[in-house]
Amino acid sequence: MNKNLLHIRNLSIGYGSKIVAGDLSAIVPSGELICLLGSNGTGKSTLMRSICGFQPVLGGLIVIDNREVHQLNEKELSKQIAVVLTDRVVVPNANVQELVGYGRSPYTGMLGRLNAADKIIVARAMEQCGIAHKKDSLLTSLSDGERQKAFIAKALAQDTPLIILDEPTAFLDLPARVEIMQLLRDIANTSGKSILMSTHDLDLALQLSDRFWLLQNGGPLITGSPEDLLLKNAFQKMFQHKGIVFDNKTGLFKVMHAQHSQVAVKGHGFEYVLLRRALSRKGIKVIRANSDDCNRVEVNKDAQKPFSLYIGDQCIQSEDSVEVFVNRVLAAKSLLEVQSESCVLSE
Ligand SMILES: Nc1ncnc2c1ncn2[C@@H]1O[C@H](COP(=O)(O)OP(=O)(O)OP(=O)(O)O)[C@@H](O)[C@H]1O
Repeated sequence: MNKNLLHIRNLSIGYGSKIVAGDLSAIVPSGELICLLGSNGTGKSTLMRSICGFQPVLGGLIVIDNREVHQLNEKELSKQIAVVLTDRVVVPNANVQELVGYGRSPYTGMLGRLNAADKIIVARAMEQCGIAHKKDSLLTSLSDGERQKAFIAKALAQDTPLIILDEPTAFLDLPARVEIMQLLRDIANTSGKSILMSTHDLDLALQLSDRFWLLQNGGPLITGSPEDLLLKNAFQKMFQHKGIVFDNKTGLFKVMHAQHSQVAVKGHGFEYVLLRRALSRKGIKVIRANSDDCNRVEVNKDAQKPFSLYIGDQCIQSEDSVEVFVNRVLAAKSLLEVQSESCVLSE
């Protein structure tokens, strides 16, 4: 069992007399990647800023390495926690190597000169983050993903037991989001550092994080491994809104489609699933065809045109495109439909 690097107990966070969230208790074990999730405005950034010592807490405790965070001075804190913020921080005229070098500032003298050991740490951090080939590039010339890697390398060079990142995947496309999450996963695995990051990428967090902190509106935090929270239906409860359902088995959200009519369909396989999906998006529920259904759709995956429409037991149309076939079904809907109102989940 990893030792606990940080814990928060009965924490209240907010601004002045306004409590954003209270009754927050959680742990950060060493060497874990922890994802903080919650709806917009629940206070994720406020919580992270509070843990970093950037703003006062309204009650409770934050303890890192057996010391209360708000009793540490700036230099002591910078040796415990490295922070990567959401905002596109502008560091004018700095190249990647200089930025990562700033990560060494808690250890360098007044002039910020890097010694040989610092330079090795900076080079290693750039290497680990896959940004060494851009070491001489200005930050302003980098893509969002490359810039994020440079800031993570700076945090790594700071050599703290805890790295905190506020939405590090916010501006990135899917491959870059996966790459950054995998990089953070790799850092936690190989360096033993703990990483606490906020994110809205539930699907990636479910696959890559060791632990969730789920921030409820007003508090408390629900914490645990992804699998234990799935067992407890924690995500369903948290994200359940009208028309959206979280599927525990797949870890995906599904959208409710209102169904106004139905059609009998015979068939199976991938083609059947795709047709059912397209029909349900158009408000048509698919029911299994019985042997006495003269008006029906048949899906034959081995046929050149897999989708066929039968009216009065006569095949009146065959198509190989789902889109074209669904339009045919819609045109013939009055012949096929049995009126019924219901809802199904998207596939
Ligand atoms: N400087 C501030 N002064 C007063 N209230 C603030 C301040 N900053 C944020 N808030 C309020 O605190 C609440 C939580 O904001 P916060 O940015 O922490 O939420 P969040 O969970 O990070 O949101 P998001 O997912 O949208 O980034 C919001 O109601 C916000 O309006």
